[in-house]
Amino acid sequence: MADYDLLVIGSGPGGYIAAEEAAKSGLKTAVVDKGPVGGTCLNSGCIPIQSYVQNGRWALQSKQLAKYGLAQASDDIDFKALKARKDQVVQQNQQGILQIFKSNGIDFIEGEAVFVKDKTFKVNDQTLSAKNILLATGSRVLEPTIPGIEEVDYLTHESFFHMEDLPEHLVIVGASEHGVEFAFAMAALGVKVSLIEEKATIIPNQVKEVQDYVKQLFKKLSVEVIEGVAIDHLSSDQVHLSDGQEIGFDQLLLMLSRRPDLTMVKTMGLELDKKGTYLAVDENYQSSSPGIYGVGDLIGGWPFAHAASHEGIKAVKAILGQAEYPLDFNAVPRKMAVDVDVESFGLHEDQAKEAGYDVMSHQIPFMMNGAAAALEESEGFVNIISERQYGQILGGLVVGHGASEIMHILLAVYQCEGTIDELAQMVFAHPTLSETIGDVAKALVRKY
Ligand SMILES: Cc1cc2nc3c(=O)[nH]c(=O)nc-3n(C[C@H](O)[C@H](O)[C@H](O)COP(=O)(O)OP(=O)(O)OC[C@H]3O[C@@H](n4cnc5c(N)ncnc54)[C@H](O)[C@@H]3O)c2cc1C
Ligand SMILES: NC(=O)c1ccc[n+]([C@@H]2O[C@H](COP(=O)([O-])OP(=O)(O)OC[C@H]3O[C@@H](n4cnc5c(N)ncnc54)[C@H](O)[C@@H]3O)[C@@H](O)[C@H]2O)c1
Repeated sequence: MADYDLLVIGSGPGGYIAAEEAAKSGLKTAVVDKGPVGGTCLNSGCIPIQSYVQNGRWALQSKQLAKYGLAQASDDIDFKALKARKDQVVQQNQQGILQIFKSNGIDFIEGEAVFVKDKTFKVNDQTLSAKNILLATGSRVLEPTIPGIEEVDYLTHESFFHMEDLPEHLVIVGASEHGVEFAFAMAALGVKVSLIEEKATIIPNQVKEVQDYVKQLFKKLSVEVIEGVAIDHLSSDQVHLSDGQEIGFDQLLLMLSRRPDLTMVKTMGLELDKKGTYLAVDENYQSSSPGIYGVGDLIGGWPFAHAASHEGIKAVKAILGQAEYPLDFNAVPRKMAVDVDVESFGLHEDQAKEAGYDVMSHQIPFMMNGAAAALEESEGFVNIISERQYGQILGGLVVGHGASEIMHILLAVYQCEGTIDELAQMVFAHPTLSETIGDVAKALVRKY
């Protein structure tokens, strides 16, 4: 007889939320993890970088406050204290997850799950079997193939968070949203940062306005942005670029692509997606083997914690015989944090046109917003994309202070299949930043 109804491998946002859902629904559940509880998001992703971005924002704000005569700006940074705060935030969240396990009767087993056969795994010297398996093993940084890498004691987003002292000159290779967040967090504390991206522009998946916003910010923070140049090779303290430039560093941070480790999936004989990059699952998150499910970074889709968690819940619902619709790709919010938040969902204007919609798009800068002026937070804008026939909302982009919070107003209307007219009729309190959402909606209604 199986030991459990559900064995979850991986305690990241995909795994632990699924385990909670399963246990609350009466399934005897266990979670296995070989690393610290909470996975990438809690230990070396969303939470620690958010905490460091906040340090950067405080540093910039303290200079701003000093400008208005409210405080004394100081360039003295106690980085050990900032790291200690981050460690404390992480530990507090780890305790929270362990408490969820305890209060829901979930067994948590620390160790690497090694596939034995069928739905049986070995963890340390324990053999565990379950009626259902949920693989939530996430992704990891690809092994770099840059010539000379073996000579360099480089950092990844994991080892970066163990750093006790600020580097003098940090070179970051890879300028996706993540690379950009690390560059901001360090540059705002006064670290000299060089950011190298081999594609034509940094944050290649963002719209041009966001790319331009970040480039302008990095100019102010004296971040050296090097785009469209490949790395020829590395030496112990220099990056040698293909155009002959040599960039010295005392710390090198590689922010390259993350992909799932498919070793176990392959040993288990499970099918992969067409490109062979991710575990293939059906609309119920079930793999090619009945009773074995997969969620989160392991299966592709949006590589976000909230996507992993929702997929985990849906997989459990399927196990319970209460299958739901799969996650709506367009309803997953996407976040980047620099001095302000950059939050988006759904389609960009060009994507909406390509999809064949009669597109309306309107954008209003926060400069026009009274609350933003009073808060000295006039950076950024609200952009809403809708279609002309029914006023259906297709996407949104908010750049600005608190964007990651106020974006959820738009998302809620989208999720409830509300229209731009309904959004335009909503009463927003004054003075608030959210009023700009109402103003954009009114402008779109006038375009009908
Ligand atoms: C720098 C950075 C910043 C990010 N910022 C954000 C953000 O702001 N917002 C956001 O939503 N997302 C963010 N992400 C993405 C987010 O971290 C991931 O999408 C999310 O963690 C995926 O969850 P998961 O459960 O699929 O896997 P993970 O969180 O990676 O968890 C997988 C777990 O499985 C365990 N495991 C793997 N194999 C085994 C095995 N054989 N036995 C036992 N245990 C095993 C691992 O130890 C790990 O704990 C960020 C990522 C990075 C790298
Ligand atoms: N707000 C958002 O929309 C948001 C936030 C976070 C992540 N994401 C998305 O998540 C996905 C996954 O991101 P990821 O973290 O796996 O990484 P990724 O593949 O997007 O980023 C790695 C970056 O490093 C660059 N790079 C790789 N090798 C290089 C080299 N040798 N020299 C210089 N540059 C090099 C790549 O061109 C790329 O821009 C991406 O599609 C990203 O856009 C989106």
